[in-house]
Amino acid sequence: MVVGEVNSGEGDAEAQLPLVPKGSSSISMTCLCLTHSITQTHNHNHNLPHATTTFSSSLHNRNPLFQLFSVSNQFPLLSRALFQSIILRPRIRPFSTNLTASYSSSAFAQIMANFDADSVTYLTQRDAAEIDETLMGPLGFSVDQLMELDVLSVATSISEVYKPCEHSRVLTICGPGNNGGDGLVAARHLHHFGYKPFVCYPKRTPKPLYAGLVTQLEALSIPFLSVEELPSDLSNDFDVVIDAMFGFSFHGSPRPPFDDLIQRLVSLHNNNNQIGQKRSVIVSVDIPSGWHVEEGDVDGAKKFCGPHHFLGGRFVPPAIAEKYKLILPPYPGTSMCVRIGKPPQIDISALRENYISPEFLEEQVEVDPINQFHKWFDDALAAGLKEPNAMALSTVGKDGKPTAEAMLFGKCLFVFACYYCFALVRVEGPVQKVSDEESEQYFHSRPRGSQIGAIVSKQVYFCLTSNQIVMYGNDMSHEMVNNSTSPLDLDLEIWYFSTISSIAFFFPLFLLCCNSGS
Ligand SMILES: NC(=O)C1=CN([C@@H]2O[C@H](COP(=O)(O)OP(=O)(O)OC[C@H]3O[C@@H](n4cnc5c(N)ncnc54)[C@H](OP(=O)(O)O)[C@@H]3O)[C@@H](O)[C@H]2O)[C@@H](O)CC1
Repeated sequence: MVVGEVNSGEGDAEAQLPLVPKGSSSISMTCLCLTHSITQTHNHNHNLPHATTTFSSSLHNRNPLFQLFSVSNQFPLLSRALFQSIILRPRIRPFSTNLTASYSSSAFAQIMANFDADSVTYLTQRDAAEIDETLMGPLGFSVDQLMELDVLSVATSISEVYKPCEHSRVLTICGPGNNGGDGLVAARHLHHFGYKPFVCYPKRTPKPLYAGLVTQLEALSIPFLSVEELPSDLSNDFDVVIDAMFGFSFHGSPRPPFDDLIQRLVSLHNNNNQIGQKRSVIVSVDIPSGWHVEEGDVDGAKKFCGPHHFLGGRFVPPAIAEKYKLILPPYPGTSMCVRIGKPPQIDISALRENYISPEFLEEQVEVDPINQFHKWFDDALAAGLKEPNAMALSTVGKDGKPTAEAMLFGKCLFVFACYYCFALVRVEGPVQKVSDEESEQYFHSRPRGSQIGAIVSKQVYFCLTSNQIVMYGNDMSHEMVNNSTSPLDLDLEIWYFSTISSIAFFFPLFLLCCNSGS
């Protein structure tokens, strides 16, 4: 199972493919994953620069299907002949941060180090079909079982990348075959993960497996929408569109109503490329619908690059791995799938959280600050915050240098333990102000609310009341309407480390308890 994001291919003859290795020294993927459950998410702004291959296609951006995936191509089942020369500079990373103790990072590093980037070969469609037969024959698997296993990986990888709080509305477009069945299962899992799925399933299959999947969704009150009920611009109504129309059995040109549906995905992609337009992501299960499984988008350029690409198939039995000489990836912890390639680079300056909190007025403040603390702590617990007992302990040494450590507190704030399990990095060194231009640039890159917030929060030190703060904020927003405010006029400063005199990485493993005052 793979989730991949794709990026602009610009019609060149290059493909970037994290794929199935064969042989003694290559990247570890399973053919099974490729055959059954490659999921690809499209977010056209990102690159996956570490997985490249040459693909002997001189074809260019001619066909509408390519428009949909003009940003990439991805091939779950690759003919060895076509993809002999794949160069993978793989960095398979665990997609989950939930590394358990049972997972050895040194073993992972060892496996990664063993990759020979230049000699990756791949399974043929025939190999993959053979594996299917073995799984569902002598090895005793059933289609619905494989579907459940694969699609759990699809759903978990979607939820890893696109959190339900920001991408709740999910449209699953299901085709008539097993790929469509994957879509039905995905909708069910995503419902349980907190998403609001909608399903478009225009060509229903009467087989009991599919009828059962539909009944399960109906029992969860998941709406089924006809093609006619879908808006022409899907981006207004859906944050994620799961393309589960066709997988490896697609052939020829898409027939109605799927031709129209594929065109809507094309439009969605084109909208996504327009600046200022709301973006919806497309997630393809196995392959983008309309692609031939070995040839890809037959009239399109061959390029895959994107940061979200996951591989599933953790259930592959050793007999299969041995027979096909698969080097399976080190799956982290209990994860059913693993990220292939490097995650997207994040523009740190664009990270922002909209801090909307309940009102906090003077008259509501507890007289005893400890009680106030407990009240907030209870709220944090009730809100399900992760490790609300995390704290920073700052101390100043005899040399006057301050330090801060991340810790957990125990029964009360004054009993704390230094066994906080996340790494902590401490940087020391002289600081300097950034240039006026950089200051201006950064300040104006922030949303208006953040600009006002930065100015207002400076004033808080002068002990304004909450009403005064709000009024001040309003005044500021009027003042800043023409966007001419300069951070320099407001005495806001941005500093950077001119040199780093020391950098310390902490990974505390010991327990330290201190009592108040000691
Ligand atoms: N195999 C397994 O064990 C498992 C497979 N899994 C999943 O299943 C996927 C493969 O499933 P699949 O073989 O059912 O094929 P799939 O791609 O869904 O489409 C077949 C349907 O599409 C139709 N169709 C074809 N071309 C068309 C066109 N141009 N225009 C319109 N229709 C067209 C075709 O109709 P026909 O041409 O036969 O009339 C048929 O009805 C695989 O990629 C993976 O996602 C997992 O669930 C795990 C278990």
